[in-house]
Amino acid sequence: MAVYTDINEVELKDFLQAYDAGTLLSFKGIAEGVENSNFLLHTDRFPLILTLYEKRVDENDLPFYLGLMQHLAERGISCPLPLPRSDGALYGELCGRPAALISFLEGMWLRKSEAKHCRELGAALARMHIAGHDFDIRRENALSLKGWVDLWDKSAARADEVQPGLENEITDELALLEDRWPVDLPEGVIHADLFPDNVFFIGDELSGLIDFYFACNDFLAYDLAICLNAWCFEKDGAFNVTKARALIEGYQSVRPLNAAEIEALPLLARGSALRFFLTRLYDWLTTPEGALVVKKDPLEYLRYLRFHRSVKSAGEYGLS
Ligand SMILES: Nc1ncnc2c1ncn2[C@@H]1O[C@H](COP(=O)(O)OP(=O)(O)OP(=O)(O)O)[C@@H](O)[C@H]1O
Ligand SMILES: N[C@@H](CCO)C(=O)O
Repeated sequence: MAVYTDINEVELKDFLQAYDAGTLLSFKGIAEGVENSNFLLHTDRFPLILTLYEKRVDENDLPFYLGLMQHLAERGISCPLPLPRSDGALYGELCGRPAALISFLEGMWLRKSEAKHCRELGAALARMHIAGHDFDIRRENALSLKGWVDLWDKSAARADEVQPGLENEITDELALLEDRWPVDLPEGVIHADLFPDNVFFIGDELSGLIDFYFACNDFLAYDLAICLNAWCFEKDGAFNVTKARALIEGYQSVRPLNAAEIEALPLLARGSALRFFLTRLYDWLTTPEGALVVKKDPLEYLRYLRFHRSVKSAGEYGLS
């Protein structure tokens, strides 16, 4: 459940006065998501999503996230468009939180995806990468190597509570990734959290991408590696090479990978698996019992990490 901050009608109507959004008819909290508080609003003009930014979103980053959505939407990427306030600002404050209104996107996320959806996803990801190339605000990836080390420093001492032997295994993995992490792959704006629940479909057609609150500048192929993990493992933990091939082919149909990106893919997939393992582990160890949010399983990503460790080349992801 992701409504950390509750709002009432009086506060909301007051907040809406700064916008040209019509008269509020109804609003309700959205249960999905784990990071921010989201509400669906209906006015007499249009439906809107209201987001109150919670702990992981730094207010200084909001011009990047909201400006990026505006930039991408203007270039034909189907993603939420922030509604500006009458003073031109893209966000305001509600209940002591930074808060923004963004357009409502039609569609649903897929509970069960197939290879054809992965192909669409790959193409949409590549289109997003291309559309982002002239976005002029930069945001370093706070959840790359340095961020991983910081998270690990906070979790390592208790990691063996989750699975015996983890402390040594992850310490070694981090050392290896620090040693071998690529330095010169093509970079640009990446989504960095393009999980199935952030991709909407209408029927089999991809209708939009949401949740740009981890977006940053990093290696473009790292975004693809994040999708390999989030989309290409089955519930029983098996890697689905057909989905992986479709994802990568879809991507390459729009933006071909260069040889260095292809070679780096297994390592990038390890890094991506470690990144989600570490944020999940940290949340697992620090979220109080009884909190309303559903904690995500860090061990799922440990299994993905171990899989990629055994991969010798990107050919094992279906690349010919
Ligand atoms: N622009 C939008 N149009 C339609 N629905 C939306 C939109 N933005 C968010 N939602 C709804 O709100 C839910 C949560 O949104 P979002 O994924 O941005 O939240 P979050 O807390 O940042 O979650 P996450 O755990 O994925 O980081 C989505 O699954 C979707 O149902
Ligand atoms: N997509 C993330 C959570 C939200 O950022 C995960 O599955 O760990």
